Amino acid sequence: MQAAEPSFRESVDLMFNRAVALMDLSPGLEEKIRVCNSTYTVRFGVRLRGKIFTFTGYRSVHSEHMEPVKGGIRYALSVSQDEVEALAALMTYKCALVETPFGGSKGGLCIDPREWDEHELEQITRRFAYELAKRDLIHPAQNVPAPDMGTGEREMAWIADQYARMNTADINARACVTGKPINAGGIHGRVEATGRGVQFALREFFRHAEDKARAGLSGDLDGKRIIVQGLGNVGYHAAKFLTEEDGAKVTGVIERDGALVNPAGIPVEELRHWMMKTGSIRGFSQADFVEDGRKLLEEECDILIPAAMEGVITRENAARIKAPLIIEAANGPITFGADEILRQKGTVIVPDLYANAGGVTVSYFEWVKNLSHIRFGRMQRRAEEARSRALVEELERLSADQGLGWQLAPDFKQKFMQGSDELALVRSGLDDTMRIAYQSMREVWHGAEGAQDLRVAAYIVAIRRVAATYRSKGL
Ligand SMILES: NC(=O)c1ccc[n+]([C@@H]2O[C@H](COP(=O)([O-])OP(=O)(O)OC[C@H]3O[C@@H](n4cnc5c(N)ncnc54)[C@H](O)[C@@H]3O)[C@@H](O)[C@H]2O)c1
Repeated sequence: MQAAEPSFRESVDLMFNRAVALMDLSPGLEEKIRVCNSTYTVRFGVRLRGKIFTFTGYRSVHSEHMEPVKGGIRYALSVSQDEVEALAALMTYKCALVETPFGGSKGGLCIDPREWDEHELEQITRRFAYELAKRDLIHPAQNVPAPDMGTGEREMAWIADQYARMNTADINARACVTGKPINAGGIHGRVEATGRGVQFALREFFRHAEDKARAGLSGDLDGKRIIVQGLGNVGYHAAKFLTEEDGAKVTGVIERDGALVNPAGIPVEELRHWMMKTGSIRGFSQADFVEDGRKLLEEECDILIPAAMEGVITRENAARIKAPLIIEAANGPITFGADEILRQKGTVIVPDLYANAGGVTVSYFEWVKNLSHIRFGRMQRRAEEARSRALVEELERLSADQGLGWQLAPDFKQKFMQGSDELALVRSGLDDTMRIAYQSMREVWHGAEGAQDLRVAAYIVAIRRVAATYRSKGL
């Protein structure tokens, strides 16, 4: 009989243990880094539909080696202490890997958001935010949430507003949460940041022939067959960018209510519109519907992108997974047991702490923007514009002085003199971050440490950095 599958938090700890076995950490420090510092559980009542409903929520703080701590707030019925603690730990390692100066945290509310209308969700969210903010579990300098499964810009705007109402004298109130709409202090490019990061991660992977060869792949992303699970914020944006900009083909989409298959490629944008209109993937005319969605995880493809939730690839189905490359857009989609089976099969896994770090990276830019009270890159843009204007003027003066008659086409002149806008800066900052983090992970993967896979390499890089911060604090 097979041993029981470890819980999500146990899985993360086991992955951590694999990495520290290859490291030389001082006694005690290993345990200090691994454990979750605290988890706050709250139960609160909200009067709705003529009666009182009691909701249970959590905010877990895994590591405060850097503050504020950072991590999303999830709305789902699966939310539990174990889940938020696992997700908070992943946040610690993720932030260290992409060098965003945050500790790790995560929150969640046990709720199916589809069961409540917008007004009810606002009341519930504001009350939850109040409960967390009054204990500094939402705070620009201490704990900064962001969107996750089941939440988005709308919920973040309510949280920001609730915090601001409770802290009217806090000039940095907007920095208490990221992932806000632009008009509430958000940043261009945050909504799609996690999916964009998945695209940049894959592009970086495909730049290295040796890495591709380990997965038995070659060439670039053009024409590669992708199966994606979860066409929500992360899955949709990743699938959209990879098909529209890299020429990949989405041959399968797995959702809650089944799956869609089309070997010729599923039009992602049209499917998303269909889902928004009908609330389901059923009835979409440009692909075949399959009732048992999970079976599609096992279909032939080049790249599998689990982008829905944790624990979908387990000891039970791991041996049947055919994809040579899996990129964990979701947090923890592969259990520890499944990870072992896949490693033995030679499947290459781009781990969650790297693959979905685009969200926290751009959240960092948003937080910095809020604290600096200036549009991201505004000073840089002004400087760029002034420099190019001076160049154009110099060129025109030279031309006039020497009677050369040079004239810049007005269109070119205008483009040349325009500095980069916020979105362009966010995108290049994200691209840079994903490239640098991949390099640091890759060096360990191919280095002398004996890291057999990208996950253990990612953990080693992250743990080294967290350990260095603790050491510099005297621990
Ligand atoms: N939103 C972010 O910025 C962000 C950042 C980092 C990591 N993540 C991780 O990415 C994953 C998805 O988050 P999201 O923000 O895209 O959530 P989301 O709520 O926007 O989308 C999730 C999608 O998955 C689908 N889904 C849910 N359960 C499913 C199941 N059992 N089978 C198939 N499909 C299912 C939902 O219908 C939905 O379309 C989570 O693991 C989250 O922690 C999100």
